[in-house]
Amino acid sequence: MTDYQHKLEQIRRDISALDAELLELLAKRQQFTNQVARTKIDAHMQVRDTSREEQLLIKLIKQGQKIGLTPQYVTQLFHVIIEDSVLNQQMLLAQKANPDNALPLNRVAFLGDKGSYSYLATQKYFSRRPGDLAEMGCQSFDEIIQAVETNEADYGVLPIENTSSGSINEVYDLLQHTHLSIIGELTHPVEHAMLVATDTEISQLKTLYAHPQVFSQCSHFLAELGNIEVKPTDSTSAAMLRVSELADPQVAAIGSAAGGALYGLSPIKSNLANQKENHSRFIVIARKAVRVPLQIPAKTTLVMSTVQKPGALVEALTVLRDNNINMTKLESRPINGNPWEEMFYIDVEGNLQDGPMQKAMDALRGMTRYLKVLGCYPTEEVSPTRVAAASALREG
Ligand SMILES: O=C(O)C(=O)C[C@]1(C(=O)O)C=C[C@@H](O)C=C1
Repeated sequence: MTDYQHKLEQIRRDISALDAELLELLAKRQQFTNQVARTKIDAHMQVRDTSREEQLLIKLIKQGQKIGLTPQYVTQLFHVIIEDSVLNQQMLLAQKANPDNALPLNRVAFLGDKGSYSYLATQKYFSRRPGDLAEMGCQSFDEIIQAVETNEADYGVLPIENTSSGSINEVYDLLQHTHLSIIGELTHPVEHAMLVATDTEISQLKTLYAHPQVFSQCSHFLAELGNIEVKPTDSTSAAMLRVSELADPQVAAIGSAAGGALYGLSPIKSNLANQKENHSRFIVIARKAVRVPLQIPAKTTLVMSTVQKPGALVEALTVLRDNNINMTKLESRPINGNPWEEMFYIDVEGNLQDGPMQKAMDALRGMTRYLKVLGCYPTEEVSPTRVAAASALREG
């Protein structure tokens, strides 16, 4: 070993020791924030306290600057730490309100196989929850719903919308006819990469495997590629499996780098999607609805059809405004057998147990032809406190 190699090894040992200490400290922080959660349960306080987050960040940014850490770095780091803290606390409160949900084994149905985006979303959602995970890959959305309805699975994970390709109509249509409830949601980044099984370069590729939706989301990149044959597969995971079996320097799959790693594939080019911010929103369904404690942010999804008269939808939406309820999504779908009539799917920020929501639901029941609550569930999005960096810098 040369002197340089010896020195490098020594420094790397020191870095690894520090990283291990950092992890210990983060785990300790998590224990404290879990104590905070228990105190908040007893005191009936909201989990999120953005003014505390702001104070904390301002102080940390100043402290960081004194020891050579940039405000951007400190802010980014603590956004991740605080997001994790908020989500863990929310989960503790939700578990406390729904003790029967703490299963030793969560049987979860999702689309595709290991490595699909639905698989990664499933892993992410259940990683925070107690109990082991039994994965049930399914071939269709209908199969997922049936698995949960017939008690073959406890939960189903369904994609409902994507920032590039919009709403997934088939899922909306299935939700109309099921008695299952939405009990959770999550947003997962869909980061398409070119994945290969052997050492190769883009210029050598002749065949590309991917799901048709992926091809459409990456159409700009594919148009520039030129002479490559694109072969559609049933799922992203099927494309990955095919490429790993062929182990050919002339073939590649498009999918996530994390999913590809499960098939021994490596990314040779990333960020292939037309839109930089390519995210999918997933819902989690179960046979039994959950109760969301008032201390955590909730969303409610409704489906309704209005009476056939001018302005009926506007009147229904006015009820939400009058009760100060924010609507985050409105989607309409045709009603099977009733041409030109629509079913409206509405997501609102609000908890079914809350006064304004109850008032709004009573009013809506009186003015709609059909109204069903698809679910009231904890919101998993934690918007970061952004003002801190700017004000910390201003204060110097
Ligand atoms: O101090 C609190 O109240 C916490 O819940 C802890 C914490 C944090 O992780 O620092 C998390 C969420 C709150 O929004 C503020 C701060």
